[in-house]
Amino acid sequence: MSQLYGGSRKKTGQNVKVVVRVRPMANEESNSNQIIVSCNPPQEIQAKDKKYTFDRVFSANSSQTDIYNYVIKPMVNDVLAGYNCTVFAYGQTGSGKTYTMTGGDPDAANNNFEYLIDERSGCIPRIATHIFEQLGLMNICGFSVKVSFLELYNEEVRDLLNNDISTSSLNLYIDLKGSVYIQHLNEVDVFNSKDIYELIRKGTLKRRTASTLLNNHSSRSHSVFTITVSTQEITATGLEVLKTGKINLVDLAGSENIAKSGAKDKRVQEMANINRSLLTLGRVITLLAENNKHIPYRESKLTRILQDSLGGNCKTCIIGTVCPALSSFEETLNTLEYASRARNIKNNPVLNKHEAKTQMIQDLTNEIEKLKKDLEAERSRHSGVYVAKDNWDQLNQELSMKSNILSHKNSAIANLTSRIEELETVREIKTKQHENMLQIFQKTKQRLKDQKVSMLKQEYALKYYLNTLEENHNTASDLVQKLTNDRNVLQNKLESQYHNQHANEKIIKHQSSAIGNTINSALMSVEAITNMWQDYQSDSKVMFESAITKLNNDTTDVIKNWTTAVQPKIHSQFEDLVQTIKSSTQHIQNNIGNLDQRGLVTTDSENASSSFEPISQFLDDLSNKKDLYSNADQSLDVMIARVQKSKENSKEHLRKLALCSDETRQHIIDQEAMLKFLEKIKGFVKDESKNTLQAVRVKECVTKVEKEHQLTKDKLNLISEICCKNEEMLIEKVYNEVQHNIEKDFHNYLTEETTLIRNSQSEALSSLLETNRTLTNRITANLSEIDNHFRTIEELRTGIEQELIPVKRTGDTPKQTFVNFPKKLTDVALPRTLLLQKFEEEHQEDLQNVSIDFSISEDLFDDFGTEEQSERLDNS
Ligand SMILES: Nc1ncnc2c1ncn2[C@@H]1O[C@H](COP(=O)(O)OP(=O)(O)OP(=O)(O)O)[C@@H](O)[C@H]1O
Repeated sequence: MSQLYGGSRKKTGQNVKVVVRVRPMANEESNSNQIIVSCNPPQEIQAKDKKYTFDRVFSANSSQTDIYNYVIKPMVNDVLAGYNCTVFAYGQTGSGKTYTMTGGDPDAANNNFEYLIDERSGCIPRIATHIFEQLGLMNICGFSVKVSFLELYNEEVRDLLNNDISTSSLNLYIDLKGSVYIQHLNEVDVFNSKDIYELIRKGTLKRRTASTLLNNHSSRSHSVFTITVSTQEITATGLEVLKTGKINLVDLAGSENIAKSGAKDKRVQEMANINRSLLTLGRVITLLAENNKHIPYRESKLTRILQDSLGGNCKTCIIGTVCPALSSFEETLNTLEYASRARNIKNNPVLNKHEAKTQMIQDLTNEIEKLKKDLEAERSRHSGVYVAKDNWDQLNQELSMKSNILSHKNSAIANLTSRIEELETVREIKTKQHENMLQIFQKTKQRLKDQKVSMLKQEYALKYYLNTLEENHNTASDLVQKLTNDRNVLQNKLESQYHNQHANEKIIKHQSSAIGNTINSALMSVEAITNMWQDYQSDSKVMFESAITKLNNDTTDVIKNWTTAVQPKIHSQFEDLVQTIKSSTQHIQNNIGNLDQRGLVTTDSENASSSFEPISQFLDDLSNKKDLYSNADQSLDVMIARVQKSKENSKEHLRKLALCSDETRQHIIDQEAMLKFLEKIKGFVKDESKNTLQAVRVKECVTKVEKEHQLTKDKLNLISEICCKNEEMLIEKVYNEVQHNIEKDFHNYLTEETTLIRNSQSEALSSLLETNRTLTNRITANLSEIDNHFRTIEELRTGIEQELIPVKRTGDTPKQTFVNFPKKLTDVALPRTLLLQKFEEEHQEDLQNVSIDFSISEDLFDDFGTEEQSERLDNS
């Protein structure tokens, strides 16, 4: 039953990574040996019946790439991050340690072995390639890569990169931080992977080898190949960060026992030393695994060199190499035991990261100053300090080394100070230029701000106009689409019409000559009628002119006749009438005078009588001035006015006469009463003196009175009658009569004359009518002829219409639509000035807050480092 060694990890921190690699059987082994090691990947390995578990096991079939990818590749990132890492190969001679670490053939250093392309390349050349690849990808300001290569042979440290072969052993020291420091060890700056390959070759050549019985090319020394990588980067906050990481690639000497190796004399000493360091290493590992407080690092130089890597601040990996052959079983078992114990070692990796170079220098300077002061204090306190000679030498060595470092640092500081001064001068120049730049920058910024405002306005206007344009464009597109459709419809229609029209034109052309003839004859008829009308018009003119002339003559005769014959006749009639009125008035006057003589009229009667005087006067005047009224019209008007006046006067007289009449009536009443009295007397007389003379006289007297009374009565009645019919009888009657007579005369006269004129006119009209009738007959005849022509034309037209091809309806003609499409942009859009004004009003606050956001790169300032450039800047 196999036994399981190794076990689980218990402690905190980071465990040392342990892997085991089995090499293939060598030719000489395969004949007589049997394989006793088998792998159960990924973690188990079995040597005969013993099983071990590691972080990873690699069988004989595993490639160099497999080892590299698992063990080394992750460490490259750690190194670049600032960690110290160590990989060491441990195993018996010939188990493949050098093959794993360096790779290829042991003769590689002498031939053209190419690390870059050969699959046999080991971890060291591969890591060299990988580190430079990664550095190329990193975002860093700068880096440096240094390589050192040493061997530990017979407890002596030798520099494999030192050209002097006779160089004595290098001393080991521990620096202030407690790390091992190897005096005078070359650290060569390398700049690419090929530089490292070159150093591998160089170191390998120098490495001492001695043949043993077990391995012709067996290396009898331990070798340590160290790559140190420093990177410098600026963090996002502008801090300068320095990181330094290194990787130690350790190829240990073979771990076989002396007896088995067959070493003699000097070789025995070699083996003893080799084994002492390996034994110490074993003990250190065991004690570390057991978490012992005292670890004997100082017992061998190997453990002193690897102190950091074992339980220190490194990330460590151990590759145990084993032979699979039965003959190596014991060594294989030892290696596996050794490796298994190492799995329990815990390290505490520390990041080597410094924030600034200057800070580092300052720290070191402070530390030195402190130490100096401590030393002086110690010296002044005691007369002397007892120190063991070895320690004293070592202290002196360390002191001189530190002095050297200090002097180096001081010279570096001096250099830096002068450099700072130079830089200060440059900085001052640049500050001035920077100030100038800032002024220009401020002006430029202001200009840019103005430009930006202007641009914002332009952008606004542009957007606005673009929108307007787009709207117009859309409207136009719709219109174009609509118009295209309409145009197609109309075009179809037009084409159809064109065809029909073409056919119809043929028909019309054919018929047009017949219609032309007919129209010509109709036109001739119309011409004849026109001529006839012209003749008729000239004839009629002559006739009417002669008729009018005759009428004028006749009228002149009538007027002449009126003035000479009729008017005097009317005047005489009028005179008669006036005379009648006058005599009538006289008669009334006489009657009134009679009444007055008999005392029947009061004094008012006189007034009444005299009131007739104006009438008489007037009538006299009228009679006297009758010649003055030769002009009938005027005379009549004047006369009417005077008669009106007279009428008014008569009215007044009549009113007065009416007053007289009342008194006269009273007088009549009195006479009636007297008459009745007389009747009574008459009766009395009749009775008493019928036959007497007195009675006869009285009777005669009564009769006379009665007659007198009757006469008065009649006259009064006449007066009364005259008074009653005053208006009509006295004025209007007279006037109306005169007027009536005049009108009557004039009417008669006109009737006669008109009859004469009418007779003469009717003759002329009859002749005109006759001519007219003749003409009408002829015109009627012509019209009927024209009518016939038109009928013919109509018939022809109907014929054409029937023959004509009707225009077919080919769809609705598109309706006319009015689209308010602007011809110019300015018709629909705001003027630019108004638009910008609007924008300023709306975005007043935004425009005030316009900011220019840009920064000037420092490169620009670098460009203006010289005066010439500064001038260029000023000019610009
Ligand atoms: N994995 C491997 N594949 C092929 N060949 C190998 C492998 N490991 C070792 N060898 C070969 O075995 C031989 C011995 O290997 P190597 O010299 O590397 O052993 P070593 O452990 O370094 O010995 P020493 O302790 O004496 O230096 C070499 O010829 C080497 O090429």
